[in-house]
Formats: sequence, C-alpha cells, structure tokens
Amino acid sequence: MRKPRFRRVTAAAAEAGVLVDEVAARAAAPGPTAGGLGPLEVLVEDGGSTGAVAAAPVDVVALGPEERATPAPVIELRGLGRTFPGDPPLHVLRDVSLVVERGDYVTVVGPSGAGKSTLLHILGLLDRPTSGDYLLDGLATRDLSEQDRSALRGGRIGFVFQSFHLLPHRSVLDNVLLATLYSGVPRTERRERALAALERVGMSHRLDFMPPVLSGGERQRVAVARAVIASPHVLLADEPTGNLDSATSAGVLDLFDELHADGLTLVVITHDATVSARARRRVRIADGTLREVG
Ligand SMILES: Nc1ncnc2c1ncn2[C@@H]1O[C@H](COP(=O)(O)OP(=O)(O)OP(=O)(O)O)[C@@H](O)[C@H]1O
Repeated sequence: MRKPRFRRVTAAAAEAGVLVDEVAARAAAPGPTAGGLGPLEVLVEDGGSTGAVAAAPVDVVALGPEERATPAPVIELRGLGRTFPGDPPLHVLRDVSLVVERGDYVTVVGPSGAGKSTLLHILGLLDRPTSGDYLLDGLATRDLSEQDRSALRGGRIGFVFQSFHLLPHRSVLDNVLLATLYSGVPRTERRERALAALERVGMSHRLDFMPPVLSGGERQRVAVARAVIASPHVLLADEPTGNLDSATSAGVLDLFDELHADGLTLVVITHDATVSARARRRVRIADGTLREVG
C-alpha cells in the first residue's frame, strides 16, 4: 500500500480545497501565547481526497490584560447574518444573537437546510458572516486577516464531524500526533499528549490500528482525541453521531459529557433528539432566526 506523503500548503490554499483539509488544520497550543502570529501552513495528503490532518504553527492572538481580568464568553454573536448570493439571494441567517459561556454545552437543532452547518462554519472561522459580529473569547473576528483567523482556529477550536475525517493510511496514534506537528512542542512531549488524549477517549488499545479497521464509534473517539489534544476553548461538532448506531452514539455522548464535566465548552449540531437532550442548552434555527428552546 502506498504510504501517503504530505505537502505543506498555505492556509489560503488549503481553504480553497476541501473543507476537511482546512478544518483539520489543528494546532497544539494549549492556550494563548504571547507574541505575534506566525506564518500558517497546513498539511494536505498528496493525491488524497479526504482525511488530511494538518497542524498549524501555533502562535495565536494574545489576550490583553482586560480580557484576562474579565473572561469574555467563548462565543458571542451579535446580530449576525449570512446571505448567499443568488437571484434571489438566500438569507440563511438573519440577526442571530447568541452567547456561549465557558463550560456551556449547547446543541443546535433545526430542520434540514435551516442553516445549522452555515452557523457552525462561521463559529469555526471557516466562513464569514455578511452582517453582524462574531466575538471569539471577546475578540472581534470580523476584520481579522485569514492568517489571524487560521491561527485562532488552530489554537482555540476543535472540530468533530459526522464522517470522522481520519487519515486512512495513518495509525490511530499518528492521526492524533499529526495534529500537533507544527506546534513547536518537542516530539516526545507531543507523543505523550497524543497518548494521553487517546487514553482519555478510551482508545489506548488501538494505537497501531489503521482507521479503516476501526468501528464507527472507535473512529469518532480518535477524532475526538485529535480535536481535544490542543486543549481547544470550544469543541464544535457537526452531527457527531450521524453515522453511529444508538448504542455507539451513547458512548460518544458519554465522552462528551465527561469532557464537559472537565470544563470543555461544546457546541453540537444535531438532528437527533437523544443527542439534543444531553446538552444543558438547546437553540433552534428556523426561518433564518435562532432562538433558545430550553
Ligand atoms: N456556499 C453556499 N452557497 C449557496 N447556498 C448555500 C451555501 N452553503 C449553504 N447554502 C444553502 O444554505 C442553506 C442552509 O444550509 P446548511 O447546510 O447550513 O443547512 P443545515 O441546517 O445544516 O441543513 P442539514 O440539516 O440538511 O445539514 C441551504 O439551503 C443551503 O443550500
């Protein structure tokens, strides 16, 4: 079997590619670091179409003293809108306001086509709103350059997707380890962190396995380990149990509960009432607007 090679590309180039290349651009910084923003590169798998895991060099925007003194909500949306051009234009989100505090666990529900993924892409700094403001950790993201947005994304946001997006030709350990490749952290320590993350999700017994031989639930656990290895400020999950049966889903949801109990902030998009019921807060998107449903 051909061993995949990786190439480094700029974030802009990666963003021009498939979503997974970009959103898998994970960074390893456990939190804000002093200093400016470093150049951003990500890894994509040569000749591969899915599952590229990447890591960004990880300087992220440093917090000012005021921010440290008064922690801002992790996420704050103020009158946010997203319109896609067309004839007529498609107003997917209108005047959406939302505050997600540190430690919140929020699910986003709503009918198909309502704009849930659109919202998640904006929260993940993969897309920009056409109106309104999005503050991440109190930092207004609207006027940030793509490089700054990529660095923020790499340092503060973890992603989990319905279809896992693991590198098929890399071991479980490598899939998690690669997420920290350009973190500046020495390899030995990166390995320790990867091992700890995999232990955290109950996957220590499958370190050398390749993703194709794992069960769906196991793959999602590895994806969660990859998402949390950099200690993100928020975990964004898009239908994380969409490809899992109910028993396996329950295991992943238990894992989310544990991560939440450890203080992680979670925003989870779901169609599934069982998933939604696990969260402390539920918001619903319909007809372009978002409202709290308890
Ligand atoms: N880049 C785009 N350009 C034009 N229209 C888009 C774009 N992205 C999404 N849309 C449209 O915006 C609407 C909302 O899409 P979105 O994927 O956010 O819905 P969703 O609530 O996640 O749906 P589902 O539950 O079916 O996944 C849809 O009508 C979709 O076709």
